[in-house]
Amino acid sequence: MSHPNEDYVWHGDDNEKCSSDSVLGKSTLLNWSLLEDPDVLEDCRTSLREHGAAVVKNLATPEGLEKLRSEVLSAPYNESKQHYTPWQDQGDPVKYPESHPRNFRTHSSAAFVGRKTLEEATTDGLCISVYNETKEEGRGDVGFGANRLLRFLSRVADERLYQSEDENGSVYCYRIHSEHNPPWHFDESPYTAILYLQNPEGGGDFEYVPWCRPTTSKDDPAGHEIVRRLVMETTLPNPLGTPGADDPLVKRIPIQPGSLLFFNGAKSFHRAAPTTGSAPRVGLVFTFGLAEGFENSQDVRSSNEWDPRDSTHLVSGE
Ligand SMILES: O=C(O)CCC(=O)C(=O)O
Ligand SMILES: [Fe+2]
Repeated sequence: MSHPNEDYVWHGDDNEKCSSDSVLGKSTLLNWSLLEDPDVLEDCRTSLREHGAAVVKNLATPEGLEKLRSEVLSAPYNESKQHYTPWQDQGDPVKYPESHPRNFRTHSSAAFVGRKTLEEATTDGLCISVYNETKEEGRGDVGFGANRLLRFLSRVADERLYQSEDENGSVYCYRIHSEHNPPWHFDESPYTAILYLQNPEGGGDFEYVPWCRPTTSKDDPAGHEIVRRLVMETTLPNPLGTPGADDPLVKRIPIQPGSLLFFNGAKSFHRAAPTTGSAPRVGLVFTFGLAEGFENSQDVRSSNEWDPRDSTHLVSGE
């Protein structure tokens, strides 16, 4: 299938550009040099602005992809089944009537491996090492300057990003199985990057409405309108029987293992499309704030249940 956004996905020669990362160990998980390539940077900056999302293809090396994928698949995960609004809370019945989009709750389901489990229940902590990576010569130089992922994404966003300090929601694995109903939502964290690790047999595109909410306020009428249109009103039939999928406002990016997607999840309404087949869709999600010390609210934490140890539906890894 040809991809509607293909012209903004970077088409460079990955092998040529990763030749400098030849040391062994954690540094070989990703083709780090792609994040220092001016062409990749420029392409991503333009894509984010014009299309609401940027993709770095083949950011993980083939071995890195396999290592990250097996780390995530062997970790215990939490089957989270919740009933909440697209703002990831229980609504605001004080300000809005029950029938208002702000109070519209849906049943959602997905599976998570939270940060604490990725840190403490894995042998090598590879997933977490990608978020925290600092270039060898920059070690000891705390934060931004040495962290290549953070520096690259800040340049793409054109604002200084900070790592989230959320104990579980800062870095987590998102697993979607065919029986899950991944919800349309706004993120609370301003920016999100997702390194996809495994495709499902069918479905599972990243679906989004670029820059559809100018502010991050839950009272922003543009947010209410998009929820009314995509989640409340849509009853059009479609192959997966899910709301919103046929709306021309919705853009789709087919996911690709090893590629990194970056977008503003607080201003672009989005979801992982439902999947078919037995293989789960697996992504490693990294979140970023616009100031030091960003953490998710209690509402968002309870809506997601990222940590398998808080779970009543714990499933052990494969
Ligand atoms: O996996 C995806 O494509 C989207 C994940 C997402 O929206 C989230 O974790 O907040
Ligand atoms: Fe999200």
